[in-house]
Amino acid sequence: MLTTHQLSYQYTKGNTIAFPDLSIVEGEHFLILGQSGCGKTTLLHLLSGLLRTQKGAITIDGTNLSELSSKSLDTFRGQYIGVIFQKPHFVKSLSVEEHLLTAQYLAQKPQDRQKIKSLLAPLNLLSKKDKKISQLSEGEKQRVSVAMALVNEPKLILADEPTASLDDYHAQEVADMLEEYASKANATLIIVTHDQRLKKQFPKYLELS
Ligand SMILES: Nc1ncnc2c1ncn2[C@@H]1O[C@H](COP(=O)(O)OP(=O)(O)OP(=O)(O)O)[C@@H](O)[C@H]1O
Repeated sequence: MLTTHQLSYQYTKGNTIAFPDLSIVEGEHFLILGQSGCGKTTLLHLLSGLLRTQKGAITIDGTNLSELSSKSLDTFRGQYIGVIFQKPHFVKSLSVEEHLLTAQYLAQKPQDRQKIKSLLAPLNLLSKKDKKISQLSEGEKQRVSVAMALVNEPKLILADEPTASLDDYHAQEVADMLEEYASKANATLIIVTHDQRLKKQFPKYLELS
């Protein structure tokens, strides 16, 4: 489903960050662990095409990301990939539901309020549906970003520290929700994190150094 080959990245004036080769099969749930600064977010941004590949190759479902134009890459991401960002971007004046409706609209999917409700309920956010983002706690915002990533039913979910800002209870809830969604949809799930709590739940993992 997803493979990388000799992938590395260098920010302007930065050191080259080299990544081990990945080979992740469809439907797999995979954890990539590593300390702060080792390159987890960089890897996730490369895998989602938000950063262009400089060296090496990333293939997702037979598509080599380097061969796509920027526009095709955006379309590819919209159709196949749900990204949960470490620092989600929201429009403070929009409600939770409006964010999800916008995500559906941008992916050219039907705006489906029922689907939104069914996503928000297990994330404990149904009562916050009409609240503006500025009225939510950090943990609630994190869970909204999970809902935004899942609302278009991606076949590949890439999550950057989805549990880092959450207490044990909510971290478990978000991890369970991601696994449950991925299992039901036979989606591939890749989580990058420094959160060692997740290790016990994900037998397949790789530690970056
Ligand atoms: N835009 C940038 N320009 C220059 N260097 C950067 C940039 N973004 C990240 N870096 C550097 O690249 C390295 C990897 O950063 P990255 O954010 O991928 O690490 P990380 O493992 O996700 O860290 P954290 O767990 O703290 O979020 C770090 O040394 C960081 O300082």
